[in-house]
Amino acid sequence: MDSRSVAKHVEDPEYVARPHKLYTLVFPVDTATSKVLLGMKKRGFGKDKLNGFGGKVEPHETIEQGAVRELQEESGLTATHIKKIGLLFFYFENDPVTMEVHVYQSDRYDGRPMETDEMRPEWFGVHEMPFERMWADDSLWWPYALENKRFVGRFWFKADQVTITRQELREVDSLEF
Ligand SMILES: Nc1nc2c([nH]c(=O)n2[C@H]2C[C@H](O)[C@@H](COP(=O)(O)OP(=O)(O)OP(=O)(O)O)O2)c(=O)[nH]1
Repeated sequence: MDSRSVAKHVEDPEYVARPHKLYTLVFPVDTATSKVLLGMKKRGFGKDKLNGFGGKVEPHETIEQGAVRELQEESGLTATHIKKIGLLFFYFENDPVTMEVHVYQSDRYDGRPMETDEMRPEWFGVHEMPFERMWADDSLWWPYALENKRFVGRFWFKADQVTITRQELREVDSLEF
């Protein structure tokens, strides 16, 4: 088990024992206009979906460092402040590895969004999210983010990466373990 994983604090023992791979996901927010920056993923896992910016946490870095790095690489923005808003666990049918995704918002960053090899960025109103073009779970937990609530979600997907067969989602007081 990766020592940076927080699975043991939030999952039941049966799932804690599974291998966990750590990921980040950052949503840059423009508080003045109430818009959030999403990127259209141009390749790889989640291709053609709109999402925040993130990816795998490298072995040598903290989760937060990974979040800032992936945001920079994929959007061109350099976050000067990020805050953790949620924790998501994804289980895919026929895949023994749990995806443990640490979700952040950033309302302070330098630079301007730019298209990269991986993402085409676009601003959306925080109340007008294009959920039909996003991962199926996003419409379920985004309301927590809007209300400034911290959340933990667990979602079981079919291999089609679209169908959710089981879900758990709850507000938590803190994401510091
Ligand atoms: N909003 C949302 N994001 C998700 C879901 N599932 C899921 O993996 N993600 C995010 C977490 C990561 O930010 C991203 C997957 O990481 P990735 O495969 O792009 O990682 P990477 O950039 O390191 O990969 P690579 O192409 O460079 O090898 O997708 C989901 O259901 N909803």
